[in-house]
Amino acid sequence: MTQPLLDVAGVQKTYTGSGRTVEAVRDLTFSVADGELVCIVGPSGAGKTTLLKCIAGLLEPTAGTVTLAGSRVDGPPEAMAVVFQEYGRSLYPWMTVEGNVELPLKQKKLDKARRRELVRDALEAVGLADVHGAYPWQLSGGMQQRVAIARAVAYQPKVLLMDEPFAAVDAQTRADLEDLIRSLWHKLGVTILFVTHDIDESVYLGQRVLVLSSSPTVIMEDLAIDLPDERNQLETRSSPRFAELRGHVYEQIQLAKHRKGDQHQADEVATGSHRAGQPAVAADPRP
Ligand SMILES: Nc1ncnc2c1ncn2[C@@H]1O[C@H](COP(=O)(O)OP(=O)(O)OP(=O)(O)O)[C@@H](O)[C@H]1O
Repeated sequence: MTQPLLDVAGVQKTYTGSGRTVEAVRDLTFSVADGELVCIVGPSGAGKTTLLKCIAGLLEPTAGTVTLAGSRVDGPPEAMAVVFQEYGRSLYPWMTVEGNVELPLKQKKLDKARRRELVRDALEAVGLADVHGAYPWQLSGGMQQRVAIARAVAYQPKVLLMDEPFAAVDAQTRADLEDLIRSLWHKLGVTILFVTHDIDESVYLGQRVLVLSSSPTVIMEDLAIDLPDERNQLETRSSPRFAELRGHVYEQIQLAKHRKGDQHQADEVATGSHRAGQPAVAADPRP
């Protein structure tokens, strides 16, 4: 078997401080192959952002490891880029669109001509070539999020991490941005880990959906999304298989809201199964 590009092994994160201890993530193990598009969905407060920050090297896990292309992550790796929900806070208002997209490239020690080329290509890829000289505050929310995506794309990451990137935009813009992500993924071959609390969005976008339990968090299910690769907001979302898959994830999330990681682990011990939705395997397979 080929080595996965991203490997998350036994990640646990407990926040301590101000006399409070919160075990946000209990025990998360999964891997992502090169070129995959995986969505992570879970109830509010399930530790999705905590997990993404651990993967991005922005937060140190209390236990467990994150490995990217065989190297342990212990700080932000050059091969990763993150797009956050709050585009308003992630763009510099005093810099033009072009300036914002170019900024992280300056760390890469590329010459000016190459930087300009990457900025131009990224803005073209997200459909913003004609506003390169505008300031973020002159653009709509959806356009600002496109700038944030262009900035991540220009950086040419191997893995693109996205933390509820479309939560703050209207439904129509959100649909357009979802299609933009699928088309960038096809065009660039980048590996994407996309966190969302929106069940429909996770099924529409993903090749796989990881369903998280309530905090302290474990993976309740690792579900393959067997929809055709060519997705379309109208046809895909109205197909019977889409309805089945979203219904299944919805049920899991309802269970997840009431089932914390410790409960799930107790169930695993009882049934010997490792993933919800799969047939339970006897703990001791001997006859
Ligand atoms: N810096 C912190 N210090 C202490 N506790 C924290 C910190 N950040 C997050 N938490 C706690 O960890 C748990 C998980 O939070 P996290 O933001 O990772 O969840 P989430 O799934 O991303 O939530 P949402 O979907 O609401 O954005 C919550 O109980 C939260 O209060």
